[in-house]
Amino acid sequence: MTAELTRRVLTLLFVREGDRLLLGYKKNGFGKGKWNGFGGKVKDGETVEAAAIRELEEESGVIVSYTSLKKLAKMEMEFEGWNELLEIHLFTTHTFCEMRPKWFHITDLPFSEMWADDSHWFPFLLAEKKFIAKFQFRDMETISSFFIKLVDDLNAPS
Ligand SMILES: Nc1nc2c([nH]c(=O)n2[C@H]2C[C@H](O)[C@@H](COP(=O)(O)OP(=O)(O)OP(=O)(O)O)O2)c(=O)[nH]1
Repeated sequence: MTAELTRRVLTLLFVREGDRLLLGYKKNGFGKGKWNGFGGKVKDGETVEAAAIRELEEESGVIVSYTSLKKLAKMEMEFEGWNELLEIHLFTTHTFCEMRPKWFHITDLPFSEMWADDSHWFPFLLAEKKFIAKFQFRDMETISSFFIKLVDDLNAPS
C-alpha cells in the first residue's frame, strides 16, 4: 500500500527581460547551491499569485505587478522515500514595476547615465566615509555649485 502524500504548494517565478533571465543563488536550505528562479511556500489563505509576488520581493527585492504574471505550469515532484509531494506553480514576468536592478562593478559604474552629482560623492560612498553635501542645480543635468565635507558624526551641528 502507498502511504498518503502530504502536498506542499510552492511558487517559482522567473523574471525575464528580452533574452536575459534573472536568477538567484540559493545559499541555504532546500536546493542549496543551485541557481533558480524565485519562490517558496504558499501560506494558508494566500493565492499562488500573491505568494509568487511576495516570495520574489522577499528573495530579490524586485516588485512586480499581479497583472504582469503569466502562469505557465503546474508541476508535481515526488522523491522516493518522501511522504511529501511538491506542487510547483510556475510563473514568468517581463515587467519591473519601478526599478530594474542590475549589479555593476564598482570600477565600471555608468556615471553618464546617473545623476550629475553622483560622481562627486560616490568615492566617499564606496570608501564608506561619512559626509555632508549640498548641490545646486541650474537644470536637471547641470550642477552650478556644490560642497562636500567629510565628517565623523552626521548628527553633529554643521
Ligand atoms: N527549478 C526548479 N525549482 C524547484 C524544483 N523543486 C523545487 O522545489 N523548486 C523550487 C520551488 C520553490 O521556488 C523552491 C523551494 O521552496 P523552499 O521550500 O525552499 O521555500 P523557501 O526556502 O523560500 O521557504 P519559504 O520562504 O517559503 O519559507 O524551489 C525543481 O525541480 N526545479
